[in-house]
Amino acid sequence: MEQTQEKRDLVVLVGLNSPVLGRDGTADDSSMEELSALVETAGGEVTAILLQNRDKPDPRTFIGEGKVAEVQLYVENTEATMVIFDNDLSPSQMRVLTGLLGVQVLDRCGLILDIFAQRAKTREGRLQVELAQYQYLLPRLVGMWTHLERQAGTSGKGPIGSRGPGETQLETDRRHIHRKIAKLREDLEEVRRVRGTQRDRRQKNEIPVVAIVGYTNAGKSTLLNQLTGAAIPANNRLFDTLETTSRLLSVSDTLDVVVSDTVGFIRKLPHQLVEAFKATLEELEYADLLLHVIDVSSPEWQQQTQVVEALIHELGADQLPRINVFNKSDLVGGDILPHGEDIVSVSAKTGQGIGDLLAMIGKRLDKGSRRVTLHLPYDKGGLLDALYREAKVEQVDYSDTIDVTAVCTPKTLGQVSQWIESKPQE
Ligand SMILES: Nc1nc2c(ncn2[C@@H]2O[C@H](COP(=O)(O)OP(=O)(O)OP(=O)(O)O)[C@@H](O)[C@H]2O)c(=O)[nH]1
Ligand SMILES: [Mg+2]
Repeated sequence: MEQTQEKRDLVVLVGLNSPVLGRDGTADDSSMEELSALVETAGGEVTAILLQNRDKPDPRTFIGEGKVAEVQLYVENTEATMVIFDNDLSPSQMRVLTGLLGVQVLDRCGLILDIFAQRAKTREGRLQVELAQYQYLLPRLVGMWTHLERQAGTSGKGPIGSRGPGETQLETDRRHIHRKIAKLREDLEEVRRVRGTQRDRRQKNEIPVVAIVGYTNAGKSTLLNQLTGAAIPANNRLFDTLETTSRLLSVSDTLDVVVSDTVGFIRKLPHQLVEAFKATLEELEYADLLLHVIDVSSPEWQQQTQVVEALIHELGADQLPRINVFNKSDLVGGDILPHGEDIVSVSAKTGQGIGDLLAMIGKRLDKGSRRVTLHLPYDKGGLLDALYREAKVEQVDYSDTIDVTAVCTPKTLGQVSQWIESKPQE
C-alpha cells in the first residue's frame, strides 16, 4: 500500500447489536470482520474489536456510558488513535463520543467515504466522491469542527477520515457548502449528458450492453479481464474499482457486446454514495443484461446477494434480464454449487465455466443476427456507409457489384434483404 513508511492508524472497532436497528443497521461478527477489511483497505490496523448488545441505542452515547469507558480502556491500552463504529452515528453522538474518548471517531459510512476518496482516479470519480463527502459533512459540520481544526487541510495522504475536503473549505459557512454541492451536481449532470450521448451512439449501433454487478471483491474485474483479455487491475481489497470500464466482447461470430465493470456494493453502503454514484450506475438502467457476480467461496454469499438485489431494486434495474454468475468455484466443492436456469458456475481466475457463460449470454442477446453476403450495385454504394454504421462489416470486394459480407441485425436485414444473394453459412 501507499502508506508503508507512514505510521498506520491504530484503530479500535465498536459495533452495536440491537433489534431496533434492523437487519441493515445492527452489527454482528461477520459485519465486524468486513469492517476490519475496510480498515485495512484504508491503510489502518485494527487493535481491538468490541461488540455491545442493547435493546436500543443510547441516544447520547449510542453504546451507553459503561461501554464507552470500556472502549476508552482499550484505546489507552492499545494506543489507538481512532475509534470506528460499524453502525451509523448521528452527528451529535459522534460529537459526544469524540469528546469522551479523546480520539477521532468515525462511523462505517465515513470510513467507506474515505476509501472512495483514496481510490477515485478519474475526474468523474472524484466529483462523485466529493459530492458524497459534502453531503455527509453538512449535518456534521459543527461536530467535525474541533478535530478538523487540529488537522491541517489534507487530501490524499494523512490519517483515515482526513482525506477529502480540508480545513480551508470548512472554515466557511454552510451556505458555501450548499453552493459547492449544487456546483458538483451540475458538473455531474454534464458527465451524465456525455454518457447519454455515448449511449445513444451505442444504441444506434445496436451493440447490446452487459453490466457486471456484484458485491465488492466478488471478482467483477477479474471476470471482465477473463472475458475480454483486458488488463483491469483486480486486487484482493475492497472497492478496488470505482470507475466504470467498458470493453468490447465477441460472444460469437454473430454477436458483439459491450461489457461494463462497475463499482462494488456492500452492506450499509452510505446512501450519499449511492446517490453520488448514480451517474455511473445509470449504466445499469440502460443495460440489456446484468451479470450478477457472486463469490460462492464467501460464507456470506447469500447475505451479499441480498444486498446486491436490494441495490439493483433501488436503482430501478430489477426488470432487466439477469444471469447469476457463481464465481470462485475453484475454491469450493462442486456439490455445493447452486444449479438452475440463469445460473452458471465459473472461475474468473482459471477460466473454468467461461464457455458456458458465453453461451448463456449468446442465448439471451443474440436476437437473430445473421452473417450474409450482399451484392450492392455501384449506384447503391451509399448503403455501404449505412452498413458500416448499422452492421458488422467483415469483408468488402469490388467486382461486378460491391460484395459485402456483414453480420446484420434483424432490423438491418429487413432493410437490405433485396441485395442478399447468398444465404448465411450457419
Ligand atoms: N480463487 C479465485 N479467486 C478469484 C476469482 N475471481 C477473482 N478472484 C480474486 O478475488 C479478488 C477480488 O477480485 P476483483 O476482480 O478485484 O473483484 P471486484 O469484484 O472487481 O472487486 P472491487 O472492484 O473491489 O469491488 C482478487 O484477489 C482476485 O484475484 C476466482 O474465480 N477464483
Ligand atoms: Mg473491481
